[in-house]
Amino acid sequence: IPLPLPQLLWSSSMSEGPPFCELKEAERMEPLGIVSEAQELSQSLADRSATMIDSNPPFFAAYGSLFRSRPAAGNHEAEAVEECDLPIVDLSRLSDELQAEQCKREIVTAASAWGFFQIVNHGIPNGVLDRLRAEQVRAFRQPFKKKADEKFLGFLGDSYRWGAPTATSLKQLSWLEAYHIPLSSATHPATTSTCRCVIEELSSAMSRLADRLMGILAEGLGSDGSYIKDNCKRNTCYLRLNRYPPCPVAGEVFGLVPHTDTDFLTVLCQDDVIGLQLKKGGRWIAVRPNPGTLIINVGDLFQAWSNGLYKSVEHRVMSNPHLERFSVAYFVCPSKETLIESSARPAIYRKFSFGEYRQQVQQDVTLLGYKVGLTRFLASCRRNKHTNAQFPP
Ligand SMILES: O=C(O)CCC(=O)C(=O)O
Ligand SMILES: [Fe+2]
Repeated sequence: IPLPLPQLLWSSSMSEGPPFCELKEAERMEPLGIVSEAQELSQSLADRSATMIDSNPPFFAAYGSLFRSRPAAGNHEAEAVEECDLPIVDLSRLSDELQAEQCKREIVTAASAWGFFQIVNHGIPNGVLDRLRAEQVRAFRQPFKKKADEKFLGFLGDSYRWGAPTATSLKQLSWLEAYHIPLSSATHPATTSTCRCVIEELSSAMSRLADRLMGILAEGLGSDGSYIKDNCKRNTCYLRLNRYPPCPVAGEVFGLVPHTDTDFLTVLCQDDVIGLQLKKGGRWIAVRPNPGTLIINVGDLFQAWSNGLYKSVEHRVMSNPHLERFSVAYFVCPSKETLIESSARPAIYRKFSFGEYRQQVQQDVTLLGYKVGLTRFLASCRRNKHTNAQFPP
């Protein structure tokens, strides 16, 4: 998978989706006088949105050295990227006897040809999505210092993330802040809050939707889907609330670095600010936002389990110089003991457990600076171009 070497740190609780990071602010802060150019840019942003200044993470202060050593010209902004509409599937047809089979075929085709599709009449009430968005905006509007306090939303662990602490170049940096929430913690609240209640409501609706979709995709492989369903319970899944702050150096920094998702399936709810791009036929294309729809994408585990029929496609988010952008992602993950193996022969990938996969991804990100992903788990004996190690040993 041709990742552009994101060098990022994964903690054990953040295995799904893109690699991104917790940063101990004190460890990375540059002496302020040194980053004058960065400060100027930061100041211009501050002038434009004075109310948000203390809520935005201190990207320039923390990543000053990357800005100082950046190349003279910008990079990815120059690429002309075509806009597209993802295949759209109306799930209401599943309850119509005559149309259900065609609807299922469209889902299977989209997962094989695109790895991405959008759905309407998906059964997640708009009211729940709207309430979560309101809570998400409210949470991110808090001062940075407060967000960085892990107790803020009362979730277990360090759910607040931003930037990419081990980035060694601007193209490895994500101009993003997020709450990465293990749903095992959300279902056992130590405290109650409106935000937690909405998350609870949304995640149970998401879980039902994901079960339906995974059942259809499994059926497309001639399986009844019970294996995935039994191993991907709501409490092994993750919810992530993303915010992409306006970025004064948008041509040089991604909103979210290119990645594939480390899960079976992702359900994504984005706002109306364009930014998501995916790789198709070797080229990046921009996904046109379509309010009212949810985006579904196949993750690495489904690619392996389907023996490559369903595609875990590389995607990224472009930063925006003027607009902030919000999205919510629900990552369908199994328990760490779950074995991933295709029943097709010959199998492209060897059998592995989700825990093993996640650990390998974490190790690669730490040691190599990027996720190698499924190519590590090819069944055929081959030398890995990244490490020159032989797989399997
Ligand atoms: O924000 C988006 O549109 C995409 C987010 C994403 O790819 C992820 O969280 O894995
Ligand atoms: Fe993703």
